[in-house]
Amino acid sequence: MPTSQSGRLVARTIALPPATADDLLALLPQAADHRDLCSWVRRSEGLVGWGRVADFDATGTDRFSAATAWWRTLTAGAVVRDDVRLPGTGPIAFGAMAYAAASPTRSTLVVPAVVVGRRGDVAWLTTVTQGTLPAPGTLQQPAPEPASPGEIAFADGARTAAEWELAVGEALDRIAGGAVDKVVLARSLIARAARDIDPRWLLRRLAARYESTWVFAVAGMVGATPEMLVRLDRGLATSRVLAGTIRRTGDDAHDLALAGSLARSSKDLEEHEYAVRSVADALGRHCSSMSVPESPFVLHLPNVMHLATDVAGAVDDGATSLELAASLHPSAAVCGTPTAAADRVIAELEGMDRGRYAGPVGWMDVTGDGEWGIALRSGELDPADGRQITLYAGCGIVAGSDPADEVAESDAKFIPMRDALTDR
Ligand SMILES: C=C(O[C@@H]1C=C(C(=O)O)C=C[C@H]1O)C(=O)O
Repeated sequence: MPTSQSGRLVARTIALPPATADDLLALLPQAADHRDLCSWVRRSEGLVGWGRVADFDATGTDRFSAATAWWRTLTAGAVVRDDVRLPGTGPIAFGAMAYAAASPTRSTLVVPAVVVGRRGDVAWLTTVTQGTLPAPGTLQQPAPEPASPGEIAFADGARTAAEWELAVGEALDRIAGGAVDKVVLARSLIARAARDIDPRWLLRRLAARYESTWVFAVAGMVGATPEMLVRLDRGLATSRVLAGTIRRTGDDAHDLALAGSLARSSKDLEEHEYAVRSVADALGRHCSSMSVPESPFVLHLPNVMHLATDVAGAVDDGATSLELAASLHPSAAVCGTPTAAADRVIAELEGMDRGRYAGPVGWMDVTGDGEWGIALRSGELDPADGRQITLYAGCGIVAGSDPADEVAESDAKFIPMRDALTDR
């Protein structure tokens, strides 16, 4: 249901000298409400936004279609003066969708009052109001530096590591019994800081270390995801599928050997193939032609390496990026195979609500172009307590998975957010 919407949306986009948007994250101002800061940044490109002109939230099976319908209605009557005309210019909505249809967590779309974007050598500033045409905005630089949240105490979330290891063992029994071929189980960690956690502190630190990820913040969901569920750019849809993981050791020569063994591991290749199939099948329903590489490459991140496949397709049914994300979610990279059975095992064994973890997170413009990643390597800031954040990490389980190894893999997936929070 719409939580705020009055008057027609009026937006104005002007070109900026590219140098003024070299460091997008540095432009984010200090916000009275941290949930008003939005980010979708990779290297020096992407979008940051602040202020809130309109927002929408929903729960349930219809959350994607309700969000799409709200955005269509809101933008149908919009007055847009756009000097730049690229994907991401004009008014945009950032969004973070709940993983599960049954989740009580609200999926959220936010239309910021100010957005700064950069794509290649082109930078822009969009100002949005409801009512009168805004004067072209100006950037206030530099924004005050974010402060450290101070000492952090970590506590177990829904399960201790030992309990979660048992749950992985139970998942292996379900696989052996034929209930599922693959299931992705997640666990949570609660971090409590001495002071309020400023998302800008996390975003900057994530971006500095994880430069091949998309560093995001939407309504309190913050992280650095390496996985692009779907990007729609003028009819071309692309998706980066990840599944199959090995931890890095820090020794480059050894890591290279590990990358080779990952690329040959039949367990990881099987786990990966399920994820690629689920994405290719779902995307294929919207596309006239598809490109699905036969074998994956190895994506190197500072904490882990993943098997990765970039899938592409030409969309021929007019679907928006959010509608494509709805079709692709949940992929076997975060759910399992077959989907419905894996989701039942997840609901039974995880003992928690995933909230917006592992759901689509990203942005969309008035044409429907946009980018939706999977909210991984992330955490949800507690809306009622600015000093608390819940972190999530999950692992794909297939026949042959080792529960103790999966605990270690989930620990490795917590590293980006743990390190971003602490002063290390
Ligand atoms: C579920 C997560 O990651 C997913 C699971 C992976 C795996 O099991 O190998 C790899 C990448 C992601 O698709 C997570 O980071 O929480």
